Amino acid sequence: MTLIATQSLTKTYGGRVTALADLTVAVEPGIIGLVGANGAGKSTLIKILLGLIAPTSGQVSVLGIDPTVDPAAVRARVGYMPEHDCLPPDLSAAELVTHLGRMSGLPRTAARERASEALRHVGLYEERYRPVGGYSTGMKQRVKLAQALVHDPDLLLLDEPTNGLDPAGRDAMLALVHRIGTEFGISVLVCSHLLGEVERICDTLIAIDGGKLLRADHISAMTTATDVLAVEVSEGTEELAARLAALKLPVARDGRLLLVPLADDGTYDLILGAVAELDLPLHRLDQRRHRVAELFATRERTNA
Ligand SMILES: Nc1ncnc2c1ncn2[C@@H]1O[C@H](COP(=O)(O)OP(=O)(O)OP(=O)(O)O)[C@@H](O)[C@H]1O
Repeated sequence: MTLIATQSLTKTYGGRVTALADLTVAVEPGIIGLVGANGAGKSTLIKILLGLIAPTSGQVSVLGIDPTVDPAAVRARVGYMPEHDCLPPDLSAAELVTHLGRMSGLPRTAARERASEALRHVGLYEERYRPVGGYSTGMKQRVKLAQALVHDPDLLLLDEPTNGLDPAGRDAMLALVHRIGTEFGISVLVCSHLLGEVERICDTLIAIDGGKLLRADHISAMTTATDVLAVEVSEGTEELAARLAALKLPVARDGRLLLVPLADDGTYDLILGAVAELDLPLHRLDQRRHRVAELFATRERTNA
């Protein structure tokens, strides 16, 4: 089943600003990263997928439903975590998430139970009766995630979920999003201007720039293997570099990594032999893969 499909989707604001331009994309269920710089059109796309705003032209479908025709049916099956924070400070997380569960159509008792469960999933079970106004930024982000989960959706749309978090908070949020996508069987579209972040947790990536599609593909297809071997030893990097150079292997350095062009299978043997001879602790020996960012950089240079 196609999770999200758009066909020539275009959105202009006031006839002047083009936020999305002729965007055609189709993605399967899973964890999908939607990346693009600030102003690329990510939030506009999310709002169209939710049926909050109408496209200027083109078609869109979410879980097989057209949000321009039946936005309520889409919102019954989709959870949304907005980018900005508008949480009432005097309510507890339990009250707020229960209330939003009621607004999604859950009966009173079910809403209370589901709210507790959602708050437990995001790690706020203990603090759920404290007023949200006293929460840290990371906790507020998790309340927003819990309210998106409360009605047991099939798809989550998360707009910049790591916004305002410190590095440890970002890692924790990304791990949580990954767990939701893998263990709970809920598809997730996670929106970010940080490619490196979403690359870590997504199966599929949609990259947009200036409202246009740059690329949509499985991460694995974007990170094809290169013909360079990366070698890392826990200690003795200098010694190994010298030994490999003596074996006439052209060695380059990238931090702690030694990079050696892969001529044939013999290259592996030469490296393993040198490591064994010097009795060094081998940490890593593998074929280097392209990083997604490199592909976009190449493409930008090509287009320039
Ligand atoms: N209501 C609006 N009226 C006019 N222009 C708008 C409106 N909403 C968004 N835009 C413009 O549309 C373009 C795309 O904005 P959008 O918010 O979708 O991008 P984004 O990728 O989500 O960026 P950000 O991460 O900064 O939110 C931007 O140029 C923005 O200024």
